[in-house]
Amino acid sequence: MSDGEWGDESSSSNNRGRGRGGRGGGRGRGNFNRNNDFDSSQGGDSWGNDGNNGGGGGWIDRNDQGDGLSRGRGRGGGRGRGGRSFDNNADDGNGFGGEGDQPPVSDKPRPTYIPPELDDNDFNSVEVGMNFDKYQNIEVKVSGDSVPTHIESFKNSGLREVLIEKLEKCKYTTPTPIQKYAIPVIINGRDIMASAQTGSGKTAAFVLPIVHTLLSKPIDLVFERDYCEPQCIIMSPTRELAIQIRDVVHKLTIGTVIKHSILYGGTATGHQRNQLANGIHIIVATPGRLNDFVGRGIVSFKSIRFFVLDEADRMLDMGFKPDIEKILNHQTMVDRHSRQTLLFSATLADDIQMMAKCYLKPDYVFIAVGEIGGACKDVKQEIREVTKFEKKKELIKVLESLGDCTGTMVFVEQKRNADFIAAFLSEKDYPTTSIHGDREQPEREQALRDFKNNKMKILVATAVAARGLDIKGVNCVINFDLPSSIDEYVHRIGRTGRLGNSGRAVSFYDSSSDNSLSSELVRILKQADQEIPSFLGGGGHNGGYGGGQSFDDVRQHNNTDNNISAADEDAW
Ligand SMILES: Nc1ncnc2c1ncn2[C@@H]1O[C@H](COP(=O)(O)OP(=O)(O)OP(=O)(O)O)[C@@H](O)[C@H]1O
Repeated sequence: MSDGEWGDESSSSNNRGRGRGGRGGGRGRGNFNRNNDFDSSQGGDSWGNDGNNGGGGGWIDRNDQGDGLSRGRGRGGGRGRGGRSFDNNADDGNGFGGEGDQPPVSDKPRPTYIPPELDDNDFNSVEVGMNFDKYQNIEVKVSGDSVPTHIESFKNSGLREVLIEKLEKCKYTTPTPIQKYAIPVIINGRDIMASAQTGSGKTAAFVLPIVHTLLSKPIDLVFERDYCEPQCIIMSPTRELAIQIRDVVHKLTIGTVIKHSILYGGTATGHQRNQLANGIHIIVATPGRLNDFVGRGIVSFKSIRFFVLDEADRMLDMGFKPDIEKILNHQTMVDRHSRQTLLFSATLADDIQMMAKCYLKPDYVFIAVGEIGGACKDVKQEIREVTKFEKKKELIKVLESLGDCTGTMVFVEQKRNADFIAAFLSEKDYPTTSIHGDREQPEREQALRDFKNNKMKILVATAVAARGLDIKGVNCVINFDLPSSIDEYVHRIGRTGRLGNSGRAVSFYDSSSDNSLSSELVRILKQADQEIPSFLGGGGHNGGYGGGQSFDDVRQHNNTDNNISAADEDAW
């Protein structure tokens, strides 16, 4: 097959490949060792976590098909094309294997995992709960010049008919507040910084108007063999959230000309690369894997029309910031005036807003649904004072009190503790699985599937599952360990009580280690009208916003320190 044929594969009138002769020259990076699993504050995607950690979960999923799935389908051997020796299996640790002349620098096997095919008929998601109607009463603050008017219904939203049909299939009858405000803003070409509570439909709030725009104002796709110019990039801090966002994109684009793909670590790069071969409009990605594809010259940002940071505050914290800067400062990235930049999260502290605004056009629209960084009021929060020695006993007590513990997430801080607690619960005959960064990617995905379909009633997780995951039927979140940041607490407990459903969160507070969180916990409990235990010493707390939290758009603050010079801004 010639290069030109590769480029011409598209049959869509919209998708015109520009076949080009082979690009010679190797840009193999032989020494690209990345560490990480999204499990802590470290940023980056993982090229190197597979292969040596299997022991972590063997006891948990005795019937786990994860390994079988992945190893059985691994594709061996390289496929030399156009003078480049791409190894389909080449992945973590060694980058792509380059031209085959670079010896491996790691003993770790490269991931061969090819994720399962997408199911076109899976429109199953969290159903609207009885408190959904109360969403309409949540205060929404919008700032920015000439903000487009919000919509009241999907029917009158101006979204294309094909999308309205998809929404019906998804059983989305009424837009959530963030959707009412964000959809017209994005359709009208504006940038957005938006905060809305966990489980309130932020994903569709950006995916719908993006797909609408790509369909309404089509621009030819640019691609060729091993080269792709996506028109939209959606960034996620974790692989599982990336998969979930891709699933939403898939649901809303089935049968249209819009093509999407996903790039995330722990999977075979060859498979992902092949998916880009016919041109792609939307790439959902974790930062490390995207940067590696960009570094290889496979993905370029010349045609970017939308750049989205989901969980924007997480993407801009110390862990991921360098990766995001690398993307936004990349030589091929269009300037911010030539793209729409969309930032979403449930938590957007002032300092993050200050940093984030440099990425946006100065006239971006700021939307805050409810209190920024506030916990969802549909989650009944309980804080119990428990020493670390009593935690296991207390965990069993909580599970016993639940009766049926189906749909329980238990959060811990340490990866090894996740295995330890999952083993402990399994021994007590609670069907339990775990997800954390030391598990191989197929195991992680299998663990989530087992939890979603109730094969496993309990999921023990580290921070890797704290943000964004939308799992039907999560009834209770237990913080076996409290996280070190209050925003992380808000995200964790937001895995339950989604979309107007009631949820419950029980957190173990160990006064010897969790003191630093006490005043923030009091603030969050007060904001959500929850009972404040006396050991938190919160009686006299005024509940005011501290810790970098804000009710407002930072542009409205009078503090001159907040003013970033035009020169600084242009640096982005
Ligand atoms: N208008 C709607 N009507 C009914 N269901 C909806 C609507 N919008 C979104 N949903 C569903 O609501 C659930 C939560 O949506 P989503 O995961 O986008 O929330 P989120 O605000 O991004 O949460 P988080 O802050 O935890 O990431 C999903 O199951 C989604 O399918």
